[in-house]
Amino acid sequence: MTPTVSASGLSLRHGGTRALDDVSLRLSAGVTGLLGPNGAGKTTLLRVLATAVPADRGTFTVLGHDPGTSRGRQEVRRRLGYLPQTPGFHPDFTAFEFVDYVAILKELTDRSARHREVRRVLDEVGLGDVRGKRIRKLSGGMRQRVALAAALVGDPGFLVLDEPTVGLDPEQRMRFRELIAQAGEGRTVLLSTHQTEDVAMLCHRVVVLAGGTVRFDGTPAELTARVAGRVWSSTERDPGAKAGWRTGLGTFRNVGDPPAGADLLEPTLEDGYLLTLDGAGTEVAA
Ligand SMILES: Nc1ncnc2c1ncn2[C@@H]1O[C@H](COP(=O)(O)OP(=O)(O)OP(=O)(O)O)[C@@H](O)[C@H]1O
Repeated sequence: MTPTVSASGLSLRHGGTRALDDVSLRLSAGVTGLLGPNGAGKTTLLRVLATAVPADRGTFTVLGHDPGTSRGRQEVRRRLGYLPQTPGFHPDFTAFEFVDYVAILKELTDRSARHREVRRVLDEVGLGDVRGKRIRKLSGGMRQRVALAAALVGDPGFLVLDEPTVGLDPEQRMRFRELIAQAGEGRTVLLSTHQTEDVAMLCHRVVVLAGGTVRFDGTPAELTARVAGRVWSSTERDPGAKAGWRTGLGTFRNVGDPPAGADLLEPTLEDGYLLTLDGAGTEVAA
């Protein structure tokens, strides 16, 4: 598939921490999941790609534009939708006012065209009926949808979502998943998440980041297949397992290097992720 976003050798230090260390990526249309433990560098990578912060080293292009020049940066920002971890709502704004405010920042200067666009994106996330409600009166799931609507203003070709489903109940998460899948039709979406289930269900591609470096880059099926033969069941926690826990069935699910004759289980994407992280520190000192 033709890459829409290409990054090469991105590195960024925060004081003594190498938040990103030589990260190279190619993204294409559809939803790519970005998994990693706390402090892995996910938010830093998203902020760099969203041109919110410059990398110390490395280059990238978004939809053919290079943000290394001020003209290129402007072109990238015109094609970008960004849902940050903390969207920074003004709680007294209505949903409409907030999205309209973002639309003004995105240079939609014609008032009636802008208002049409605000109504369109609020309808798209299913909030057309509550657009006049104050944000503080909305549920957590609805607030996240307001933030998604704001990110969708102007129909961006590259959508960056930083842990959008965190704190949502299963029903809201499911609703949000539908919206992300819809958003990924024909555009490039980079979704940072701790939810391996979201990745298994939504993403055509997954990148695992730890300690600022890429530990895996491939399809969810490839991440799962990595641990074929490395997940097994036992009646006691296997001392040789890298991770092991008692399941609701009363047996233990072990992940690691099984003993001979072990009762092997079908691996999940989460098993693949856990073993990929095995031994990977979350932070790398400079
Ligand atoms: N503004 C900052 N100043 C100093 N250190 C920072 C700053 N932002 C991030 N870091 C450090 O950089 C590293 C990467 O952080 P980042 O927030 O990108 O990780 P993350 O994968 O998004 O984590 P989480 O899942 O917890 O959101 C961490 O060690 C973090 O403490």
